Amino acid sequence: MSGAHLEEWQRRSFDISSGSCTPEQKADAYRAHILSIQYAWASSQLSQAGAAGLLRTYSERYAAVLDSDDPQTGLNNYAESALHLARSQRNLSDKWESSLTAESVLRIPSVQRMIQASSGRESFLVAPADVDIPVGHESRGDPASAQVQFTAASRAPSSSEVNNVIRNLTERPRTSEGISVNSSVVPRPAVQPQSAFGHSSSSGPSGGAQTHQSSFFPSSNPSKRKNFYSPDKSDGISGQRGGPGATEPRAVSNFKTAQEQFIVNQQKKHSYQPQRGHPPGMAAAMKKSLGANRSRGAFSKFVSPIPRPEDEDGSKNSNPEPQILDERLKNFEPKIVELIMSEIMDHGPSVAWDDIAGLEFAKTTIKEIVVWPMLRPDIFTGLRGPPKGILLFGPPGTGKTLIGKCIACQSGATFFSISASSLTSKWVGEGEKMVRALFAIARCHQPAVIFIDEIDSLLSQRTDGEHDSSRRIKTEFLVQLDGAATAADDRILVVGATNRPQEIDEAARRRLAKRLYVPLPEAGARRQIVTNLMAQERNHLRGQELESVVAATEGFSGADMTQLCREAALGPIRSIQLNDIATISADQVRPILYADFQEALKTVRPSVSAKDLELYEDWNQTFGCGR
Ligand SMILES: Nc1ncnc2c1ncn2[C@@H]1O[C@H](COP(=O)(O)OP(=O)(O)OP(=O)(O)O)[C@@H](O)[C@H]1O
Ligand SMILES: [Mg+2]
Repeated sequence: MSGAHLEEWQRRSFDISSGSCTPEQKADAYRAHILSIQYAWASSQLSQAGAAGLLRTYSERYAAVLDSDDPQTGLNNYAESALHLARSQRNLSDKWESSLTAESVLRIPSVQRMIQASSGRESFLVAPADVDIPVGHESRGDPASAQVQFTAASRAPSSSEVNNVIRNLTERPRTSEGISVNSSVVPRPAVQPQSAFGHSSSSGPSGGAQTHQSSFFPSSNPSKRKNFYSPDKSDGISGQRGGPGATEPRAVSNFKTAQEQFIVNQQKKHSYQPQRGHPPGMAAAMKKSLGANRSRGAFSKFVSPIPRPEDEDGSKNSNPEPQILDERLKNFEPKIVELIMSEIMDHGPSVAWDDIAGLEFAKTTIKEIVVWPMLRPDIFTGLRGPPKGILLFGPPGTGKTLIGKCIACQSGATFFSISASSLTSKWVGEGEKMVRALFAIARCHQPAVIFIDEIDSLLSQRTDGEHDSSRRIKTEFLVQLDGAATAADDRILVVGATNRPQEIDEAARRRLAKRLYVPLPEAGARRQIVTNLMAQERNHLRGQELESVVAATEGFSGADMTQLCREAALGPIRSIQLNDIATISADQVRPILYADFQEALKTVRPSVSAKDLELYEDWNQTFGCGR
């Protein structure tokens, strides 16, 4: 040894033996001695035998300071030393990282016992034997646990000491993978200053420091560490930490990241994969779950339980779709075209002009602008060209729908009868398509009359709060009306009927240029209605009596008149004795008498009030085309 070294050595030896030295100073001095011995041996200043002897001596003394039960002479900071050792490992080998966290370490039973002991102070609960600190699992017997052994010193550290150490231990730079331990990489003990003990271990684990090291990285059961993070697998995760995609579930906490849980689930799943040799019960269970767990990824196509039109079409391969011969209709959905053809094109019973009582002005006008131009399009050209839109308005039950039906029968035109309410409700979302298709089909079947009953519900004034679909239908309808009105060659007449003309949008009103008032039937019309209806039944209604009925029904609508006649016709039936009803022949039923009308008039009232009537007349004055 050099002179300087020798001097230093002597100074330390004096310090140690002076008696005023604290255990910490002693430990430092012995550690320095050991380093000096190592250095001297490495630089061949000491023989191997001499170095070994000195190392043994000072290691024992150093261990005595560290492990002494006596708080006066011993350092008694095994925990600090041990945990310092653990902390150092992180710096000395980046490959090792403890999975201890501030929370998890406090849950370790031995640590809890230490804290208890230090708070009590009077007794040390931990035996001065090795203390096992399982890392990663609280159960000692669990093969998944790795154990860290510390040699218990005589004094238990205070809880604040433990906490400080823990804090130091856990305050480490975290990698992107978080705190994790690679089980396959066991930190080498051959690091300074412990390298001296590591080296000396070849001569036997006699030194206390050696106990530290060897017990910290137990070599007795390496498989424990190996299995640490991979309890399900015999060889664990053997790859190096940090490899791409390496997954290292956290050992300490029960918390699992989504990815970790996914892996666990996958493993479970695969461990229950149906094998060929599975018992039938399990096979059945699997089959069952197959149906229930039919996987649908987030991006897989939604399969509606309701058959869609395409599906229906697909399943109807044997029943081909209706052939649409007209080229102009090829852009429309065949279903809609078929619907319009079957439901909207009117196939009802024929109505003659004479069946409509009264309403001469309306009938004449309609004949003029509808029927004749349809019959003689060559004459009705240019300025004589028929209007493309008619609005029939008037109180309910006055024959507007009847007129529509009559137009259909008498004009020889293809008649499309559509209720606006059905457009808006029946084909929700398809309304505007329907309107477009309707006009297209009508164009294909000219001359055509499109009769829209209750047109007010379709073309009522547009409001902000109205539903989008009805607004779209309305707009589409106005567009189509315009198209029909401007295409001079088209012989399409739109007839709208409403009993609420004041609600019709002004744009629609303009397009329905001929607005005809269909008023309540006058006396002549009422007489005709009664006559027409009575002609079908046996009656004894004399002329005078008929006039009395007509006079008594002022303000009745055509529908009310019909209702009155129906009621009167029930009179003879009501006069039959209840017992005879089952047996009486039709001839024996007595004819309808004036008395029956008088009786009926007691129950049938006019449905249109005088006030309502005023409104219609006002509107007729303002917008009507009547004289
Ligand atoms: N002028 C009329 N001539 C003969 N019958 C009529 C006449 N007006 C109404 N009726 C009778 O009343 C019934 C109802 O008539 P219609 O359906 O045409 O009334 P409307 O004007 O369309 O009523 P709403 O405005 O309520 O739709 C007809 O079936 C018919 O029996
Ligand atoms: Mg009607």
